[in-house]
Amino acid sequence: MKKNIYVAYTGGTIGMCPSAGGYVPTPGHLVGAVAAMPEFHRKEMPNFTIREYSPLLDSSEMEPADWQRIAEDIQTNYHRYDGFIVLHGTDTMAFTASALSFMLTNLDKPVIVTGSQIPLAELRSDGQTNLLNALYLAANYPVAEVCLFFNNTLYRGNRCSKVDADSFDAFASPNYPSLINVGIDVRVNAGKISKTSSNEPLNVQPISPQPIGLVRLYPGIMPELIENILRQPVKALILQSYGVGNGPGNQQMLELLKKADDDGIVIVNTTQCLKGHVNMAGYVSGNKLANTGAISGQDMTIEATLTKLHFLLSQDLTPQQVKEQMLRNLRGELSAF
Ligand SMILES: NC(=O)C[C@H](N)C(=O)O
Repeated sequence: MKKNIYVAYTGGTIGMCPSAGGYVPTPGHLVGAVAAMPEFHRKEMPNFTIREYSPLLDSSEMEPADWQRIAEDIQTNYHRYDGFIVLHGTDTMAFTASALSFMLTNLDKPVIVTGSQIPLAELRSDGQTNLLNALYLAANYPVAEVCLFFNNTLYRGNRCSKVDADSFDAFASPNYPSLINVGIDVRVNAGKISKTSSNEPLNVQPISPQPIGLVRLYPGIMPELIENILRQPVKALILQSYGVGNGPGNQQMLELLKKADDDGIVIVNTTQCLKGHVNMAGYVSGNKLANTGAISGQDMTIEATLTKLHFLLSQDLTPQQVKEQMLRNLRGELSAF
């Protein structure tokens, strides 16, 4: 029996055409290009349906309402298909993959987010291999989680960041191994794949836009700047600190953070480093941040941290409950140390 895969086509370079102002999503273009490529219709390939969204978006336009729409689309079609592909621009692909991983509970079918760096219909496009392999994996290697496929690699979606603006090898999962590597053989990294078979129906946890501040520390950063970001209605602040979670011991800044924590603003200390995890106990300069009430972002990507905060702040939770959930591994987004 051939598998049936649902493709939610949201936009991105994969279906774009050149215009006077640069690449732009073009309705009908991708569907026509796929129909004209014989590889997609070989007998080894699954059946698939492409649902084109309107409007198609450059992913730099994506908002939480779009994450919600994609999640609900998957839920609506869940019982009719064996797997799901989300065709998406690369710019915010890691945010959407992370958001979907939190929003979709009791997932027991694959959801693979993919796209390309060069439009599918152009010479040397990476779109064909990305979409072809994503369809093939969704049908034959059903990983029951939200994944991201790019450059012959299947990643856990909430572990990814876009790390290269130019290369086909545009994504990395610095703190978690890839799930599958596609070469001459398809290499499944056994043990890394969660194959849950849940009897519970798929559930979509609604998500809404949340006022979240994001500050990257730099030498000489002024406390007034942080004070401004902490003004109402902010509910959480992500600090991108140095190394294992260190920051300057500026008393004014530490007092601002302490006051924000007392006021119920959730402060999450993440690292500017691409790889590794936060350990605020390592240095006095990290300890001072911990003493303000800031919690550790551990080894979460910035995309996972931000979308997890959206997910939790969209629920009826106290700041203390949000902190507890942030520290807990909900969907494989963080490692236990
Ligand atoms: N490669 C891409 O898809 C980039 C594009 N700007 C997007 O994110 O939609």
